[in-house]
Formats: sequence, structure tokens, C-alpha cells
Amino acid sequence: MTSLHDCPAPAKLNLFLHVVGRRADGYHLLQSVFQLIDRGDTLHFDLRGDGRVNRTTDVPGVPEESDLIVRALRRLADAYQERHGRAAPGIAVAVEKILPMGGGLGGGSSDAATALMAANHLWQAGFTDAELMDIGLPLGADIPFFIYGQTAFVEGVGEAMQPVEGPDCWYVVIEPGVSVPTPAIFTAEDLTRDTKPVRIADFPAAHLLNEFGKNDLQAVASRLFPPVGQAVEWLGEYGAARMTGSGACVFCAMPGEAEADQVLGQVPGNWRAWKARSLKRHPMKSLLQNNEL
Ligand SMILES: C[C@](O)(CO)[C@H](O)COP(=O)(O)OP(=O)(O)OC[C@H]1O[C@@H](n2ccc(N)nc2=O)[C@H](O)[C@@H]1O
Ligand SMILES: Nc1ncnc2c1ncn2[C@@H]1O[C@H](COP(=O)(O)OP(=O)(O)OP(=O)(O)O)[C@@H](O)[C@H]1O
Repeated sequence: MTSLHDCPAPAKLNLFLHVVGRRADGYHLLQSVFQLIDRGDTLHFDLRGDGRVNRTTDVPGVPEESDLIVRALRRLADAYQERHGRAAPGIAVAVEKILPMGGGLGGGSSDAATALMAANHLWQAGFTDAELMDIGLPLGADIPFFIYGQTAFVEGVGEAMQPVEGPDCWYVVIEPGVSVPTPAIFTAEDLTRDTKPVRIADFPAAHLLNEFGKNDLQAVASRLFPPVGQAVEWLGEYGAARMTGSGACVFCAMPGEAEADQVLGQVPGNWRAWKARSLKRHPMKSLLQNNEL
């Protein structure tokens, strides 16, 4: 096999996100349920014979050398060299980006995770998921989750995961038109850092649809980026609206597609908004397993 085209890199929503502490190095200890949804970027991979890793498409605002996809693949190539005692074959990547940056949807991490899974397959590198997670984690806290590939209760800084039964529902997601830099939220003085830890048994799937927990980053993000708070308030008229990740996107669960369409029809014109369905499993997993790519 020399190419893998139309590889999905789905977005995630943080159904709740609690900050329960802080590590000595300043990183925050989180508790969150991560849910995959059926909207995301699309990546295309072609094997190269010269050992080079490169991106063939322009991504506005993200130079090739700083792209998480390219950086993850270079780390994989180094690990390949160490494991197999020869250089990795090389790979060219094209990206169709639709997820907003600084949206809290984990777009960059998802792109990198899809790239690691695809190159591992194309190079027949033989790394396990656990090894791919270790390669990805230093680049993005959400990369291990995307490799894990199913609804998960996530702890630590993103490395400890347990499966949970996710809801089967639709979401309306609003992009409030601002890009939120994650560090600005975590360094804010007024950030809540001492939410009482919850246990996995505390949230059966039914709760996740409604109002389990909160997003501790939402108050700070709304203060620093007012459109975030405005979107939460507007969408809150239709259900339990909440910010995902460190923002800026805001979502609300809907029982069905018709209800989602109804809300979408009302969204003020200055915001982009769309609907998405909850995913039980990362689509790359089944595509690779069944050789469907
Ligand atoms: C909050 C989440 O969106 C939840 O999904 C993610 O954990 C954020 O992950 P991310 O965007 O990949 O963030 P990173 O690029 O890893 O971190 C950016 C910066 O945010 C701060 N940061 C991040 C994650 C974390 N658990 N504690 C932190 O304090 C650190 O200062 C870090 O330098
Ligand atoms: N392939 C990529 N796609 C998106 N952003 C990338 C990529 N590579 C590097 N980046 C950088 O990472 C930053 C964060 O992007 P990303 O879309 O992952 O944020 P996010 O949706 O807020 O994620 P999170 O939920 O993890 O906070 C961008 O502003 C960009 O500079």
C-alpha cells in the first residue's frame, strides 16, 4: 500500500471539564469526558521513498514546520529509526482543514493523531497505540485521546483514560468567531483550580446529556473573550449550553437531528454554527482494521 486518502480527523467535545489541581511544573490536572463527533478535518497521505516528511497544502496561520502533523510524523520517524535501525520511508500529507483553530475542538491534536495512525500503517512500523500515545503526548495533551479513539473519562493532563458509555445524540456547535489561546486561560489568576474530584461511577450516559459537572475554563474564557459568554447565553435558551476545551466553541446536546436543525435556523448571522452527531468510535480505527482506506 502506498497511499491512504480521505482519512478522518474528527473533533472532540469536552462534555465537562474540571480543573482539580496543578502539578509542580505548572500544568493543570484535569478531569473530563471527551466525546468524538462526526465533523472534522480530512487528511491524505502518500508514501515517499526519500525519507522526507512534508505537507503539500497551505494551512493559513500554521507554517509547515510548526504543524502538529509534521512534528508528530518527524517524532514517529525518529522512533522508527531507533526501532528498525534504518530511516523511515517518508510521507507527504495533504490537509483539508475545516475545524477552527483555538476552538477547543482539538483540531490540531486530532490531525496529529490521524497522521500517527496512518503513517504507522503505511510504514508498517508496528507501534502499538500506547507507543503512539507516548510519541504524541509531548506535542498535544489531546493526542492520546484521539489515538484511544472512543468516549473516555480523561484524567491527569490527558494521559489517563477509561472508557465510558457516551450519549447517542446530536449537538449544535457555535463558533463565536474568536480564537482562544489555551495558555491565556490556564494562566489566569481567577481560574478555578480546586474542583472536587469526581469518580467515573458518578456519570452514567444519561447524565452526560444533561448537566453533569461544568467547564471550569468557561468563566475565564468568557471574561477574556466576551463572544464566548454571549454564545453560551444564547444557546442556553435551547438546553444546557457549555464551552468545549479552553474555548472558543460552545455546544448543546439535542435529542435528534430535527431539533438541531430547528436551533440552527435561529442562530444569529455573525456566528458560524453547525450540527454534528456523537461518534462511538474513531472512524480511523475501523477503516484501518477493515483495510477500507
Ligand atoms: C484544555 C484542553 O483543551 C482539554 O481538551 C486541552 O488539555 C488543551 O490541550 P492543548 O490545546 O493541546 O494545550 P497544550 O498546547 O498542551 O498546552 C498549552 C498550555 O496550556 C497550559 N496547560 C495545558 C494543559 C493542561 N492540562 N494544563 C495547562 O496548564 C500550559 O501552560 C501549556 O503550555
Ligand atoms: N494541524 C494543525 N491544526 C490546527 N492547529 C495547529 C496545527 N498544527 C499546529 N497548530 C497550532 O495549534 C494551535 C491550537 O490549535 P487547535 O485547533 O488544536 O486548538 P484547539 O481546538 O483549541 O484545541 P484544544 O481543544 O486542544 O485546546 C493553533 O492555533 C495553531 O497555531
